[in-house]
Amino acid sequence: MMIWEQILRPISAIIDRRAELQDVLREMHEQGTDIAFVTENGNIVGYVHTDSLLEQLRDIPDLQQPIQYRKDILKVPHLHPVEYYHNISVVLGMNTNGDITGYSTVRQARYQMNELQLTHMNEILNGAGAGVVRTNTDFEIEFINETAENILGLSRSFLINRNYKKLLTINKDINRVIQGETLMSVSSSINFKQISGNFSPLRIDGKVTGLVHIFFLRETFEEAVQELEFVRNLYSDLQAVYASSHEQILVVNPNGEVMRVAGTFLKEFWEMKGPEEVIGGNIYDFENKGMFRPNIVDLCIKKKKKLTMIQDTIRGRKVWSVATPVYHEGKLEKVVVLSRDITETSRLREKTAPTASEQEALEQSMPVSHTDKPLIYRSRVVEDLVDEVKRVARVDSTVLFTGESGVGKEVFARALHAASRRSEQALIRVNCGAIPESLIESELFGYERGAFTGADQKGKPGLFEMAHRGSIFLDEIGELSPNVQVKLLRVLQEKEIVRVGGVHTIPVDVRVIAATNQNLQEMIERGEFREDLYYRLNVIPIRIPPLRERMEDIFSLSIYFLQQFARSYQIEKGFSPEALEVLENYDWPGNVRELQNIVERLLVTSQGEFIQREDVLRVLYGETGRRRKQPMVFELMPLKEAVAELESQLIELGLKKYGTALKVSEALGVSPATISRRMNKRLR
Ligand SMILES: Nc1ncnc2c1ncn2[C@@H]1O[C@H](COP(=O)(O)OP(=O)(O)OP(=O)(O)O)[C@@H](O)[C@H]1O
Repeated sequence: MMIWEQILRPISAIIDRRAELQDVLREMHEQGTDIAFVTENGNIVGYVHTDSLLEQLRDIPDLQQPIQYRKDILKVPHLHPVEYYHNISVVLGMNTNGDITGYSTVRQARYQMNELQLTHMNEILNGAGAGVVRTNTDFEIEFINETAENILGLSRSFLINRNYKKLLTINKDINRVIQGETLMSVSSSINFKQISGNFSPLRIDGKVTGLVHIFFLRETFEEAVQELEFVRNLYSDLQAVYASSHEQILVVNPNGEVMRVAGTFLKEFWEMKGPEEVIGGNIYDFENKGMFRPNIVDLCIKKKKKLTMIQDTIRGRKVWSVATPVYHEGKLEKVVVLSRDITETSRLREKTAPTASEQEALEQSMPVSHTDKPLIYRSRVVEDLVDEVKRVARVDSTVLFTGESGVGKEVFARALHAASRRSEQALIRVNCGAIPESLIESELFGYERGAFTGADQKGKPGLFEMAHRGSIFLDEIGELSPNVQVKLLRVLQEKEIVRVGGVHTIPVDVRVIAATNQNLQEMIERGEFREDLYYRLNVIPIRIPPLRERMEDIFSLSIYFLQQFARSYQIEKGFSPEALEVLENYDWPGNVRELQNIVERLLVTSQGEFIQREDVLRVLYGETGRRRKQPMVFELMPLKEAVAELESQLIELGLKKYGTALKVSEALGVSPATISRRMNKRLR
């Protein structure tokens, strides 16, 4: 913006209103000015300009005539912006005291404004690094800016009036520009400088009067393009990473408006087809429609901190979410929410809670955990297994679950029972390895009154009888002695039992589910397991894969266990995404049971509201983690003996520390059956 003060000129010639023409001419001549101001009683009342003087001189006989002066004059505060007024040719500037500080003709003002604008325009173009050349229709250079001089390495004085067409090396016909065409992104060179830019016709009053070439040095231009390309690639890479992640990334502004949705679009969360329907919508409206609960964005904004929680969706899904507020210069800019669907995709979960009768039977049976054990998973492999279990649940065939220790065979067995028509009846779990051999037969099949010394006088039904109409889960089936194997085979074939010491057969309607982490076929080869029994059990074999073969489950299981433990310890804590990442990438040799133990330890030992990556690293790999002290051996002994010795020392240590075999088994990462078997061996 330009103000009057910047362009005012000093007043040099002043004459009285009564002065004659000759006085005016003399004064103007002496002051070397083309304008004289006319005063009356000290006030400026008009002006005389050389143009008007000449007109006056043309019509008068001599110079002793009174002057004729013009009055189209206006006083303005000299700090005001320059503007034009109707019917005014001269402006007088005045300061705050009302004193006249100078004058300007409107014509001069216009000229100076144009000059200033041109200077600004030039500054802008120079600042933008753009070279500008203007030519007339004969391609003679009329204007060149500073940047063009620098880019081309040629001075303005050299270039002005030269033929631009002759200087340029270009494979486009620039005559087309003079005919009115614009040529965009044209590469050319001058003085060995590679440039790239646009040629546009220059039009004045609709007529082409020349051309304007706006250009950049090509390498600068290419650098910029490359940078753009880089960002574009980065963006598409990120999109690809997001798309292949299991997470939905939601960006919401502080008003609750959804700005972006990336990664996996959780349809079950929104009940909408695609992200387009969500973007631009308001998170509070979605909440009001009941799409999810609670509104983590709202809570994050209110609490001004990172939050993690499980959200329930309109479709009954469970979604784990972390909301992080993002600040810019102290002001909340957005909230980024990372979400993952952690719902186990089957309805088995609801059904796996033990029924009243099952609970009762369980309490009577051998050491079993009475807790509800839902089947948590996200992986495709387990999803397929669950489908298989559901199909198999419809028939009564015997199922043999195999898989490493701690993979969840028992959880699957429970799910199978719960999905079967027998779910209202008992599921009796028998840990074949945990019952002393002398007792297993009577435990399984019961005994008659007086069957053996110490036996209950009334006799007692066995676990098979208790499982009548329900299911029996024979865990660690490989631990059965050959004697009991024969008896079991008979039950499977005849569907009846004979109590120990009894003679009558008792029919039982039981669905048999067995499990083992041993290789039964190898046991058959070694003569430790009956082949005929194996075929009876192996009607429907289902292998439960170890966690390392279904890493997608780790996430959901970790969240689930944390929730469970948090409830029982009454500690509120969440996982940071980085912590979960470490858990997901760990090779879990002890499978789900080990993961469960680690999560418990993390909850109890970590500080702060979130379990951080460092906590997980410490627990998994640190001093207190897996890298335990190596056992020391000081003398040579047969390997078998050494192993047995180490085992029994470990068990002893464990028993001292925990007291129960169940807890020791967890600490040592083996099944309780293994512990009791070893204990029995030592007692023998
Ligand atoms: N999919 C799962 N969802 C929830 N919890 C699970 C799952 N799989 C395993 N667990 C938990 O992990 C622990 C070990 O599982 P489970 O006892 O079923 O394994 P297993 O294969 O029968 O082990 P073992 O061979 O040692 O008897 C249990 O506490 C169980 O509740």
